[in-house]
Amino acid sequence: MVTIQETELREGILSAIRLAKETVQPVLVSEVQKIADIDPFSFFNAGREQFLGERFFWKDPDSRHIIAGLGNCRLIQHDGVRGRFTKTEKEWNRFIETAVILDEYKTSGTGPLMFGGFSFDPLKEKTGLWSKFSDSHFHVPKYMLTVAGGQAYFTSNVICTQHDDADLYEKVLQERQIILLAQKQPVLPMPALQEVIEIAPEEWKESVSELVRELKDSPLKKVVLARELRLRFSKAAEAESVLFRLLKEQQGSFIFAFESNGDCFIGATPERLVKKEGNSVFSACLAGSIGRGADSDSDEKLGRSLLEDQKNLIEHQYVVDMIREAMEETCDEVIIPATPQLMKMKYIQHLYTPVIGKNRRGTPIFSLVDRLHPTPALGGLPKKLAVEKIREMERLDRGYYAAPLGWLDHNGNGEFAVAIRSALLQGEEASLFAGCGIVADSDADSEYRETSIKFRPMLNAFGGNNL
Ligand SMILES: C=C(O[C@@H]1C=C(C(=O)O)C=C[C@H]1O)C(=O)O
Ligand SMILES: [Mg+2]
Repeated sequence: MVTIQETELREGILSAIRLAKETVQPVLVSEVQKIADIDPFSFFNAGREQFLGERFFWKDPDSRHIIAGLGNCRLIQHDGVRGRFTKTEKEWNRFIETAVILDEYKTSGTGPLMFGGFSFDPLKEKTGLWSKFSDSHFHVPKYMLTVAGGQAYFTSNVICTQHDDADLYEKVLQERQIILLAQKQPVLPMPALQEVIEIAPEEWKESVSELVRELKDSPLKKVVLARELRLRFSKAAEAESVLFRLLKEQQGSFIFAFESNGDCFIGATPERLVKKEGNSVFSACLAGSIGRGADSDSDEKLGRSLLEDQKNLIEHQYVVDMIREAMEETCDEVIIPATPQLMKMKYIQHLYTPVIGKNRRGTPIFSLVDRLHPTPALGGLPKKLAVEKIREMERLDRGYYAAPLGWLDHNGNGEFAVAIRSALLQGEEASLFAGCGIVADSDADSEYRETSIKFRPMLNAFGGNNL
């Protein structure tokens, strides 16, 4: 059993209610407590009954932060393109400005925190597929479990209004007790996968060939084109069944699930967009791909050939150059190795160059997200022309695929991944997405095969066979 000791929560709530009455504004109380280890997946899973549709899960590749959130105490969302990063940031800052924070540990990823992201391209015509997600969409959870540095922390976020009284404290205690005592739930098996529909594969290859012709004589150097698989199950699939498999099979990835209004965006991406911890900023260049070998010899051979392949090195270098430029605008020191290394995932290996910077004082993570997104790994080069090309050429409504997804805490620390190797789960159906960087030297058939490999992690997690 997990128990939470003595609490200052009651006092915090009473003072927040007084402040709410004075200011006629809701006031957040956030309390952080250390607790005995709870498994974050079980916490997410046990939250199904009370909080289905209002949950999120996050794990980075090194498990430095595993965060699971239940319930929404505040939704911060904006539609449209104009200033969505700054609008979100301002609203968040206003929200936490008056917050009463009871936290003696001051660990990043605990206390007031919002989880969510930004759609890939708010100017792309919408199809309805992503109707449950706004162009900028963040949740502040009611209850949150954070495992950081191997220690578990439990955050309770309570909104106090001018109409509340001391009863609110009792209500929170009761609700919290139910959550913490919730029994481990069995993970249901995935329902049978009845159909896998490849959306317009021939047209996709034609688009690639057309684009390649264009790239040979154009200021455009690289454009990432993506495609979609639509899956149909025998009955509604549960996010935790998919999440369970991803946690087992994709340990070296960022693993995320983000529920909104009945749908769930879920995935296992190897790609960091940006992480900020104090003054340190981390990003990653990931582009250039090849499959894994059947044995270690052939795998090494494939890896070596990727490290020497001109087409892939060029595809990669575009990303390095752009990220360097964006980082240098906001960082005093930027360290980037001269040559890429290999990042090996279960089904694929990539060219990878890590990036570290010392943040110039006061640059918030959203300015970095704004500058970096989309990098040429997901958009292309030059950025604006490439995004316009994607908007014009791609049949897909990317929504949150390939977009920044992650968290920001009240001290300005946070991390955003690039949400690739991902799927939108909608009850009995799901859409999977995969794309690849098209350069002047690309070949439509081999790019097609590359996307097929990139579907595999999610297809497997959904119980499908390989294409
Ligand atoms: C676009 C995707 O992956 C991106 C494209 C890559 C490539 O073309 O080599 C490699 C890694 C990712 O940055 C995807 O997985 O959907
Ligand atoms: Mg590629």
